[in-house]
Amino acid sequence: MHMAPASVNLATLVLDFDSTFTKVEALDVLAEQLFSSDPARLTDLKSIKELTDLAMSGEIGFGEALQRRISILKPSRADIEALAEALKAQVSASIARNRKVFEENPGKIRIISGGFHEFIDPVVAEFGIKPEHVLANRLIFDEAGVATGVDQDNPLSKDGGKIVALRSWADLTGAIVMVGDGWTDYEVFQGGAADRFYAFTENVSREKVVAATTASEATQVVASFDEVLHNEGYEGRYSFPRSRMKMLLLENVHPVAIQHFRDEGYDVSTLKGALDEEALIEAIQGVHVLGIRSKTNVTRKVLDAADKLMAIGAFCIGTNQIDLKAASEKGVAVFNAPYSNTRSVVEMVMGLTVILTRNIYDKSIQMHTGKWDKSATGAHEVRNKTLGIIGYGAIGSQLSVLAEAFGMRVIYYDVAEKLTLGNARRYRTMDAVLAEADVLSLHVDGRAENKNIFGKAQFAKMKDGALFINLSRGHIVDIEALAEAVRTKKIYGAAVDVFPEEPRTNDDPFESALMGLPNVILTPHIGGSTEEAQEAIGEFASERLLNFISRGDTTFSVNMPNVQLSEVEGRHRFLHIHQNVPGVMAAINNVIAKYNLNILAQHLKTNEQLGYVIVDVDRGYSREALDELKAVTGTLKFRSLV
Ligand SMILES: NC(=O)C1=CN([C@@H]2O[C@H](COP(=O)(O)OP(=O)(O)OC[C@H]3O[C@@H](n4cnc5c(N)ncnc54)[C@H](O)[C@@H]3O)[C@@H](O)[C@H]2O)C=CC1
Ligand SMILES: O=C(O)CCC(=O)C(=O)O
Repeated sequence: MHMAPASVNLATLVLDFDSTFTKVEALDVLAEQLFSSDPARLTDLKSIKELTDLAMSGEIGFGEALQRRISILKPSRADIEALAEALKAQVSASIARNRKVFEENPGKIRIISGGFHEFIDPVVAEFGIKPEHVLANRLIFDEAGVATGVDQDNPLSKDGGKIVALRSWADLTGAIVMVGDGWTDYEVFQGGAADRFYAFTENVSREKVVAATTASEATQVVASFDEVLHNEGYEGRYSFPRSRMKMLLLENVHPVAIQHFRDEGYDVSTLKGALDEEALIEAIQGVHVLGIRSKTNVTRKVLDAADKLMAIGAFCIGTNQIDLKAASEKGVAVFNAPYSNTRSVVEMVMGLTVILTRNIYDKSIQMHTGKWDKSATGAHEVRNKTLGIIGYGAIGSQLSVLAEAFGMRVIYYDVAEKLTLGNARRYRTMDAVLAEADVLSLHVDGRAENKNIFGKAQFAKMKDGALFINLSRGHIVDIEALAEAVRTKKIYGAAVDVFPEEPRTNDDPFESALMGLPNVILTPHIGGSTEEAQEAIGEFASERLLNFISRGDTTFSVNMPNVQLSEVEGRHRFLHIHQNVPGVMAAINNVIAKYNLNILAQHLKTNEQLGYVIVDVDRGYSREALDELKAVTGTLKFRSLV
């Protein structure tokens, strides 16, 4: 689509008021104010809304609808004042966040409305719009100060009025751009009074208007005012409109995250299940942020196909499903939620430990078939038993604390140096732990080197009749070897939550060699699946992603150098992600010096693969400077934030 290039000669933006400048239809709000607490007037309330809708979608004449609504409403001057106050709190989100643009461009953004000066003027005055830059109707009041009608001499009181009224502004130079949600706004463009038209759908999307809009080259549907400013070359709140940034969230990510992204104006789409490689390659086109959980594999091929991808959010702990090396090579930042479901996993392991030690699962199955088998044989307390933990990270160490509270003795093995909690004991080899553990629980991460670290040889080294628990990753354990160990009674019971092959959605089938074995509890990867954990993950991961997108903050990123950044206020910020090779920083600084950019703050942080430079500059810079920064050898991603 064409739209105007950035230029010194900015177009005049003419905004509709109801459902565009404000989120609401003013006369509907007035009707609520006057009638909603009076049961006798509820029909009138409904009539007002119906008349508004019919007029806005072009079903009945605008003039007729206006006159009819005023004769039902009959507001007093005080009612109108109260309405104006209410409307001040209902300014559309994307208009409100671009207040500065109004202040910086006096007279360039104006209002045209079939509503009334009496309540529009005070609302838009807060954005520096003068009454002479508002074209609207005027109410006629009787002696008692009650509005009885509409000034019929005003063209806006009649059908097609906006076209006539707009021509009364003799001081306009350059292009005229109409922005609005309603049919009368589209008519301004259709009638030739505006050069371009934006159908504004942030608050309401009207079918007839959207359909007409998509039919012309000079018109466009926009979900926010940011898009209008961006297209028309105005310097808005965002260097790239948020409503054009696509977020794709898979695997039933918690609604709280979806809500946060939508509240910030991003274009969010969701899918319940995971996608296979081929489907993901297709779905990821045009996506800026991808949200997944444990079942979506983000392979190098997927990353190669991702044309716009800036960040991936793993709404879980594990990130082994993402090719982190490939993501880094492309400058794609990856985030996870490292602690939000830790406790849920640990509580489940404790529960499973008790259930397995008492053989409760099999007893329950028997009861469901009518078999009463009251006996203590093979049932034990967990107190004084030894819990062996392999992988003493966030989950393993938290488990160690809870297990000790149950009276268990804890021993562990970890490849890395760890802070030992309570009375737990660190062992130098996994074999040493296997030799003593009554219950063995795996909590290593899913790195590729951990594939099948637990197999026939390891089961052979365990105590006879020990219990085995895996809530880490499926590929860590050789499932056939575990099944055999259970069958031979080497292992007295097992709880397995994760599998080498897991169904992508709840509708796909599950199969495993462990099915039907005694005292074996199988669960569908639900270690972290509590409402508390999912909500906490949604909160945490969405915040990390939003902070990265809006300000470049990489705190807690699993592949980017971690840099904590404040909001971008009153300055521009350049974010430059590059290969960690010599000379990049010098090249960046050469460009900065060449264009005489005034640096307010600068950070550089590197890791093995990547360098991340953040430069805050004051307002003035040219497009050429940005192009040269982008062209620095080794650049993986570059973007500027307002
Ligand atoms: N079942 C479920 O729903 C859930 C499963 N998980 C899985 O649990 C894993 C562990 O989570 P956290 O404790 O938060 O991770 P973490 O990264 O804090 O801890 C993992 C620990 O394992 C150690 N480790 C890695 N390989 C090892 C090996 N071969 N031998 C001994 N130690 C080794 C690491 O040094 C680290 O201390 C996650 O990576 C994830 O795969 C996490 C949450 C929910
Ligand atoms: O619940 C999920 O989607 C995955 C949980 C998990 O395995 C993790 O957090 O690593």
